[in-house]
Amino acid sequence: MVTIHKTNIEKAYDTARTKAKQIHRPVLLSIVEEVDAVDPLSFYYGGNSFHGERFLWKDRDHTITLVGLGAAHILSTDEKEGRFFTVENEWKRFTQESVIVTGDKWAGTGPLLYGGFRFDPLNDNSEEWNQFSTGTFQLPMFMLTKPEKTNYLTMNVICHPDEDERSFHERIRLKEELLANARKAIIPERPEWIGNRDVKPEEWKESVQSVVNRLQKGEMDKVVLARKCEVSFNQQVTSDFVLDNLWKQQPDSFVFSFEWEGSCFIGATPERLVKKTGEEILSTCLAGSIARGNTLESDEKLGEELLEDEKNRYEHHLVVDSIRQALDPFCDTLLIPSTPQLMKLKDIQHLYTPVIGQASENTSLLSLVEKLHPTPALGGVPRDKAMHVIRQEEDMDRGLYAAPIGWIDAYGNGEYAVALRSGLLQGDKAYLYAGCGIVADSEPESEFKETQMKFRPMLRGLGGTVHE
Ligand SMILES: C=C(O[C@@H]1C=C(C(=O)O)C=C[C@H]1O)C(=O)O
Repeated sequence: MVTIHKTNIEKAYDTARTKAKQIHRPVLLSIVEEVDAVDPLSFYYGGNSFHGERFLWKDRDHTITLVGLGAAHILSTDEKEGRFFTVENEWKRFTQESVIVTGDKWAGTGPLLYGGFRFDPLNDNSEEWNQFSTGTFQLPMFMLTKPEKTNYLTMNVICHPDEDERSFHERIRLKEELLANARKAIIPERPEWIGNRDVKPEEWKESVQSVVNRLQKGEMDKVVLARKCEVSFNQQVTSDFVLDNLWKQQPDSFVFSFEWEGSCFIGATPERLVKKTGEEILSTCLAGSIARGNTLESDEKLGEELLEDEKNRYEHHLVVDSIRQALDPFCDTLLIPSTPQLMKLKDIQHLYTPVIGQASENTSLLSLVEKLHPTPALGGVPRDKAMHVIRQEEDMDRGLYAAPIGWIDAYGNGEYAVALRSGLLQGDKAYLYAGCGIVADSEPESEFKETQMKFRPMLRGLGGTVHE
């Protein structure tokens, strides 16, 4: 990797082109500049000419927003085993040969890979998820990075050995156009909501009962079962208006979108899988749920009930244990509080234990993703057995739901969330997914109600009426 401190971009372009000629392979040129304040949603809408190749990411701590337009490069794998390492190695190789023009190695700027790993590479019941590989990622052509108040614009160009200079100048012109578009007020079009329906609700409750029976026999400790809900519209649904809603309605969640081959995976999840900045690691244990109350008093009462509920504490404890075991070998220090706290979201409250660690040298972000996914918050305990039961009992493919989605930059920083409270927009349909942890004393009817609560953020985000 060559990092050039802010310089003449023409000179950087020549450096990249010369290198491509020398190594007989295309070279990535990544140019980062600080720009005047840009509204991320306007940048996304204004990049509509890249419709189908856009993404947005906002973290739940409000420390970073990313918007990507266009795909300069695609990195995907269909491997079932070793997919995390394949992506990691390919990304390292690709960025090692790059030329980066920047003021500093700001996290989330320059070359950055955005995308996700499907929840279960062994599930071949593909349905609506056909176009996604077991790992599907893109390097954007243009990317806005907003860490708090600063605004950076990255332009990624793949320079071929026989590159024509005119296409480079065309890219620079396009970048200016995109920045100008972002200053125009665009109101996203809203399709008309036709209706929503639960997919096979009774079968799902039967599955919960059959898993409870097995848990009671001691076959396993916990299995997370998910189900699907389908929403219909009068015309094609685009991500623009859904993002606009989620952004306003879910300030304390990760808000994300990932347009890919005619579909868009989108959601607002409260759950971080892992974040790595330098050597600092953050992760989250999130499991155990209860409704929000209508008054402050009833809400606090429900919160107390959750904190003291044995079943929920047990579900939560399994997650904490497993995350500790996964991270411990990779950390010099690991801080996990001994009791959970409450995470209160618009529609639901959860038991929550934050995790902070200091990674030992040479620990990569994707190796942590590999160790953590799927945590018992989405899979179960023991992991392999639970995954097997999920394949048997869930009559669907989770695709990217409950899967790691996020980004990694060329310096090894990045963050992956667990893609909950999410759905796939496809044609005039949206497919939503929600699940819950099943333990030996779970009851199908109350688990069903819990999934109904978990559908709410997306139903509201899609413009549906949600009874508060
Ligand atoms: C599976 C979901 O949520 C997960 C399951 C939870 C639970 O069982 O209490 C809580 C938070 C998430 O870890 C979902 O939202 O679909």
